[in-house]
Amino acid sequence: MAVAAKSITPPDRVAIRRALLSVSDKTGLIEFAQALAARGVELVSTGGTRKSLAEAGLAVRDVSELTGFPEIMDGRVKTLHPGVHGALLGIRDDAEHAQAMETHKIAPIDLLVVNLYPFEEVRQKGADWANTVENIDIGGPAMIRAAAKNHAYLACVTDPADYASVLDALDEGDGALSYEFRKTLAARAFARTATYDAAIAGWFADALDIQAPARFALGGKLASSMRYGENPHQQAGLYLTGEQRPGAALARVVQGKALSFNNLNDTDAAFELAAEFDASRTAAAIIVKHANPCGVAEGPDLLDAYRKALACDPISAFGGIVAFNQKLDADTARAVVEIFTEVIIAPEASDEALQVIAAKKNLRLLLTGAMPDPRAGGRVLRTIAGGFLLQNRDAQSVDDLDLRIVSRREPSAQELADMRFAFRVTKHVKSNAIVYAKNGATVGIGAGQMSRVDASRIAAWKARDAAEAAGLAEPQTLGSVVASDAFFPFADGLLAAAEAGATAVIQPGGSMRDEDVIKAADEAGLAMVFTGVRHFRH
Ligand SMILES: NC(=O)c1ncn([C@@H]2O[C@H](COP(=O)(O)O)[C@@H](O)[C@H]2O)c1NC=O
Repeated sequence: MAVAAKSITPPDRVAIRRALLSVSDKTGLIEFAQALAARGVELVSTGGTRKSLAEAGLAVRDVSELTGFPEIMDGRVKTLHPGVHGALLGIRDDAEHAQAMETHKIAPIDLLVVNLYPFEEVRQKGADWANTVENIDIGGPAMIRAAAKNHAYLACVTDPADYASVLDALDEGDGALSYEFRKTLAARAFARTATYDAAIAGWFADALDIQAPARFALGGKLASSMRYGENPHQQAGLYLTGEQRPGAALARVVQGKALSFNNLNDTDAAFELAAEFDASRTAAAIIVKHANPCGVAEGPDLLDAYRKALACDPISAFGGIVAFNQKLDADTARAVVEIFTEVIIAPEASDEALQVIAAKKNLRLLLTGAMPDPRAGGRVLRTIAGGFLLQNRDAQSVDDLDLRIVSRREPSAQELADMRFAFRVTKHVKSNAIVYAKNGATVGIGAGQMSRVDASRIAAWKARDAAEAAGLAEPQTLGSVVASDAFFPFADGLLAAAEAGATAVIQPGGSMRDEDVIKAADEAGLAMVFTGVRHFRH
């Protein structure tokens, strides 16, 4: 049953006379407390915070004076006391509450300043179980929730980044904080405890390998606001979850215009595909447009890979996002800046490459310091109306699959290498996805089609166009291999590939009509392998 509210009239202005400060992150604490003291605010504080303030010469009372109880159990219990919570939760203009405060000698607190034990940082560092658990703050969130609930009468600050605006508001209000401001701080406070608890719940779910938790919370901290979202009439921001996966969100932005929503989305798609190529074995270049690759290649070095990737679809590559899996060198950087490119992302860049790119002021360069592990787990989430879909990351690599040859003809070593390459790329192309590849480069990509046979035709058509533009006598699909992200339901898609000149096919298999498709492959003289694994991407 819901509890009933008392009728209260929140004062528009609350004069700030007493503040309780209890912070783990002591950034800006002394300056803030000095500024409060200078405005006549009485300071009350917990153990470590009090010590810092006293050492800075500030007059500060210990919270135990409010509770009449010492801090016990290594700080597990220091503010969990009616002397504190009554001061935070009491409805000032309610007779009963006022009476209770007087009876129990509870002095009101007007401003709560709390930031929490650094659970998120400790989790990121991978501390052991006991230390991670010990960094779950209990008293802090309890106080924040109490003060934020009672925003009608007090203000609650949970982030050192807000200290300056609190002081400004105090000055504007002549020592008082407005109701509107207190409400804004309360909203921030509950968002803080919610993201904190989301991190704790996430840690438990990961540690216990809970696959489909009964409840799932995702927390994020705003890292940057964008001018707009996917379209100019949408608002957007980038939020960091704490996941330490190298990539677009955590990269160092070396230079260039501010990243847009679409830039970040496309850069993520490009870099995740780049990570599929083991940097110790091969150099890879990826060009992405609208979250789909329009050219992918591997080679002995990045320049070779980039040139081959660009040749796949030079028209679409205009204004694209380029990702590399190795340190960017100057020659490759020179080749990239020859055409209009929105973003380059790479693990590192040489000094000379940085100079080359610096000449293009608007071009964004993102350096990640490392490549993400394509086999690492983790969850991916997509919202739908009324809910969200949660699943494990597609961490399957073609290198780990037992490829089954199902055709009469066995693929050659070159065909097999290209098939692996093409299937690797297909994983990162929107379904229905068809990828033609030859000599470690895509030569035709059909993405996001509603029918597989159309994806096959579009890929072949694009390859013909690219050949014509390059003045080649015949399209690169001749003698290529073709990969499909899911099985061919009918022989038609496969026959379209054979018509385009593909000599070998890699696909998951598993269709009711596999026999018909294998027969068609044999009749067309194609080599075909089944992966047993599908890579839908929507
Ligand atoms: N247990 C409690 O009663 C309690 N009350 C406040 N804290 C936290 O203790 C920290 C500050 O401690 P100190 O002032 O001793 O450095 C803050 O992060 C605050 O959120 C507590 N610690 C953990 O739960």
